[in-house]
Amino acid sequence: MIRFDQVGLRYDAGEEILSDLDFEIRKQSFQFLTGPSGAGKTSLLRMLFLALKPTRGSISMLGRDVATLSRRDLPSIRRRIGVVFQDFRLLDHMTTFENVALPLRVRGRSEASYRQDVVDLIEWVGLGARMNAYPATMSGGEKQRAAIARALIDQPDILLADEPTGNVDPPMARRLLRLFLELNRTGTAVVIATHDFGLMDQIGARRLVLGEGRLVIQD
Ligand SMILES: Nc1ncnc2c1ncn2[C@@H]1O[C@H](COP(=O)(O)OP(=O)(O)OP(=O)(O)O)[C@@H](O)[C@H]1O
Repeated sequence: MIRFDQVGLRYDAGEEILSDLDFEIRKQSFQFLTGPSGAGKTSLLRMLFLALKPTRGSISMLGRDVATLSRRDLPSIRRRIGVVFQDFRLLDHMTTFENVALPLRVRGRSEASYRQDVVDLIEWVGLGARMNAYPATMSGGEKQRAAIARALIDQPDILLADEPTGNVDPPMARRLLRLFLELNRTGTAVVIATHDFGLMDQIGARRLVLGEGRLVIQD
């Protein structure tokens, strides 16, 4: 569903920070993206989310060559990609329910049409009791789960998560991992960027390992 061919990335006139990336994210697959700090995980995630174009090579996303996409094409493709950012990006003046419902609201859906789906998803991530809480009153793990629910509400084909266990203790990290595995079982491809070897060692998933600008795949 996503294919990188000989992709390179440089910022401005600098050196390439990523070179010769050749890999595929398959439908319904599960993988970790890892590598030392500064190796380019966030940059690679930004290319996967179409927030950054490669400076060399090509990316094909859901059957389309990214280089040929116009601005108008982006929203419909992005809607099929859920993203959980490192810093959550929840809106402070909105409750959990409102934050999770936001992607549907901005698409013009009426609250009556999505209310139950939003409630069900918030319960599924274990935040039923925090439905009407504001981010300022929530713990890191709760905010993390609200951000995950928001990324999932539009039923994306692929979920990208940047250090989703960076702000939580080990039991919560295990709980989040179970959530991602469960999501994957229901058909969503999952890419988790992480430094956390404890997390990766819990399951034998594919690893995309970045280092010195190159990608090595451990199947
Ligand atoms: N907007 C930018 N302009 C110039 N250089 C950048 C920009 N964003 C990132 N870089 C550089 O690209 C390299 C990779 O950064 P990136 O944030 O992708 O790494 P990372 O693996 O996600 O790091 P970390 O694990 O510390 O978050 C770094 O050398 C960084 O300084």
